[in-house]
Amino acid sequence: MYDESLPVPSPRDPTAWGTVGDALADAEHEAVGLMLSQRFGADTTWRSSDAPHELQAPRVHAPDPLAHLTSDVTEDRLLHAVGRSFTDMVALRETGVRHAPDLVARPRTPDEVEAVLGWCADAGIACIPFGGGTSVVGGVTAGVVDGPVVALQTRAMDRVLEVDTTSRAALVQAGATGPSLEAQLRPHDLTMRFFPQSFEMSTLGGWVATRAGGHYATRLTHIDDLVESIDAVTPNGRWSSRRLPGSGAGPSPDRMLLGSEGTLGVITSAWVRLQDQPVHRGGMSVTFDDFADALAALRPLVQSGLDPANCRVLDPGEAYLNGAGDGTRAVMVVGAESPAVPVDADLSAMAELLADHGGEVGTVRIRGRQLSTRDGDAADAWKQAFLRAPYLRDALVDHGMIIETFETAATWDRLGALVERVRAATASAVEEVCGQGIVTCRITHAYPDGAAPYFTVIAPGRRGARASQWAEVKQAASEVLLAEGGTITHHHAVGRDHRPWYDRQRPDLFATALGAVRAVTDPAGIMNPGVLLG
Ligand SMILES: Cc1cc2nc3c(=O)[nH]c(=O)nc-3n(C[C@H](O)[C@H](O)[C@H](O)COP(=O)(O)OP(=O)(O)OC[C@H]3O[C@@H](n4cnc5c(N)ncnc54)[C@H](O)[C@@H]3O)c2cc1C
Repeated sequence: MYDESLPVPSPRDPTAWGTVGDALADAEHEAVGLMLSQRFGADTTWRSSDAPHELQAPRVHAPDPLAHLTSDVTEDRLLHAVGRSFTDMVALRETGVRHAPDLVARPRTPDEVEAVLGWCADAGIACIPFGGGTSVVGGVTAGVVDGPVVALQTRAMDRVLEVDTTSRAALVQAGATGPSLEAQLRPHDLTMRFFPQSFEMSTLGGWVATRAGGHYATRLTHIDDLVESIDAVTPNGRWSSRRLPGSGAGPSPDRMLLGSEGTLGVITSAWVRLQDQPVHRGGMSVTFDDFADALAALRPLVQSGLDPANCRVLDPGEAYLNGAGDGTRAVMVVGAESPAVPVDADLSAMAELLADHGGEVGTVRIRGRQLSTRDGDAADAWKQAFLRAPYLRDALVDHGMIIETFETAATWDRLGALVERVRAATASAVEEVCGQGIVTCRITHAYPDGAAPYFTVIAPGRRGARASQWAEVKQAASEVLLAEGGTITHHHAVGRDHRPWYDRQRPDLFATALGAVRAVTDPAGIMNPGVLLG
């Protein structure tokens, strides 16, 4: 687990999640295997962590002036070959990786970024901007690109360059990971308060490029809300916007880069909005007979103006998997926090509202003080499980499981039907493709006009066939999700994996306009080919 005293997590296993020391211990690993074989009655004891990687030899060499910024070391290239989707993990830990970037470039300044992009454009080499490499949608996959590839790794630019305590904003370089940037803000008693589950490894540039969503389910959920201005280097020059708290001056240059997924240029830094560290905190867990009841209570809560700081709803299966329930009831985890005023009254009002809508209110905690008690503390259990989940996922991959998530968002009028139809279609595909498995759902983000359901699939896979098995399940789920009026992604981005559905979701004229912008910023078409466009 992330240690706050570490500025940058290290060392990293190129084929696993996070830091080596935080991987599951052997005994935990065995216990997971036993639990899986009991649950699924399948042979889940085989280990898959000795994948035969045979990387193609580098096809290009950097010119002398850039040689000191580039690496063709095999482990380095492997670390930059794929992201961290389930399919990537299977390649890294079972079937092996064949195609990696020919070179990894580590520019330290915008000038050096410009030099790398200039060389790539002149030589016709594709460039994939690479932050933490935690993409779960094929956003950094080198093997699908024709011809030579340079992965442009941004982690050498990881400083908080300036803090404006008056406006409460900071200029942060794109390669700063979550722990690194929060550690640099802490002396100022300020926080960005943006905690995606991949916080430990992902970077500010990656968050901006993918329009990432944080752990907080309400208020400022997306990185979009936290960006004041952006600096980027494109193959055709610099793109720097003006720092403003808001502006009505035409279409926003920042909005164009938010979600650009490395296709327009390399984001090198951004001014981001900060907040005071919260002093007053509280939380509670509330249980409901079933998920539909919990959703019916969530809507009035987020439309009430009570403004919870967090609010996640777990279906019974999800609650059980995360140690927040016994698998018979749905659980809502609600948080309140403020840097200035006590949250007791707000929490009490929220508890009353949820009880009026059929919720059974459990433990209510105010800054560690317990106001009322019931068995256990689902909120704490859920948070711990949330942070530990990526490490656990590696163990499930090793034990031969298919383990993957997908997410969407929809307005309240269609949300209930969407959840049930997507769940049913996914469960039926899982049964057909894998014979058995479980499909769970939680609500990760909630808005006055809708919410974001997030599905998890766990099923025993067939040795050597898990990637194609998952592709079949994902295809079935995505078709229903789009037909039911959802988005193909609420915060995981488009990458290469979501292209078939993204292309149908966006207006055709918008796709043409985006292509025209790209033709200006990147005339040679070298930036992350196959993502969003082309
Ligand atoms: C276990 C796990 C948990 C996750 N949890 C969340 C979550 O809670 N919320 C969420 O939103 N996502 C989550 N993700 C997905 C992923 O972490 C996000 O998409 C994240 O924003 C990617 O950041 P990164 O630095 O790792 O970017 P990368 O994976 O390196 O790159 C992602 C995309 O952005 C581009 N890019 C990266 N840096 C730059 C740059 N400086 N300039 C231009 N383009 C750039 C890349 O080319 C690529 O297209 C999770 C992933 C995993 C594996």
